[in-house]
Amino acid sequence: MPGSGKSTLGVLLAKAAALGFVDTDLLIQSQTGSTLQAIVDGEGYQALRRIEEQVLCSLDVTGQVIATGGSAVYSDRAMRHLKQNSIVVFLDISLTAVRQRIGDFSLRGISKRPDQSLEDLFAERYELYTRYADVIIQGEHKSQNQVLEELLKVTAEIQRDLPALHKQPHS
Ligand SMILES: Nc1ncnc2c1ncn2[C@@H]1O[C@H](COP(=O)(O)OP(=O)(O)O)[C@@H](O)[C@H]1O
Ligand SMILES: O=C(O)C1=C[C@@H](OP(=O)(O)O)[C@@H](O)[C@H](O)C1
Ligand SMILES: [Mg+2]
Repeated sequence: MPGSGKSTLGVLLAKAAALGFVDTDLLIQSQTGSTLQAIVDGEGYQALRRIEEQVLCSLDVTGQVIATGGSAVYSDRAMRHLKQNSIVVFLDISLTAVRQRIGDFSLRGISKRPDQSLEDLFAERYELYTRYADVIIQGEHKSQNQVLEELLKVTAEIQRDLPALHKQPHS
């Protein structure tokens, strides 16, 4: 969910594990020249989901931590693409924590039906997040460092079991 720490912890994980980092929200912004909020306001939440799907499906990277937007799970095609050669982590926090962390969500470019409450959105997505997750990490009641430690353990296991994932291209 937004506020679960994908972007914050993603970059910390990349630094600590000597990996690269991609935030697909920033790719969307640089490719469209618009903020996420402007896309939702101008073209609607479904347009943002379509653009997000395109950006995710054209990702072709190795040795990177990828922070997606919270709405990535609405595209089965995108999630299957990600799962082809990466491990998908669900940072699980409660609705209460989401509310505390994101504050005024009307400014956050959240991809939801205009009539949908945050509570409904949370329930709809929870099923999708668990469906696509390879690993679920409880992201609440822990410091960022504690969550980072858990992410590093998962990363070390991936690098041990799937060394090809960690290989950087050499020229
Ligand atoms: N234990 C924690 N883990 C991750 N983020 C935390 C934690 N505690 C507080 N935060 C705050 O929650 C916010 C997470 O935001 P962000 O990383 O942008 O999430 P996302 O990319 O999932 O929307 C940040 O402001 C971060 O400082
Ligand atoms: O959950 C969502 O609907 C969204 C979350 C945002 O990313 P974060 O999850 O990084 O905040 C961003 O992709 C977009 O504004 C839509
Ligand atoms: Mg983010």
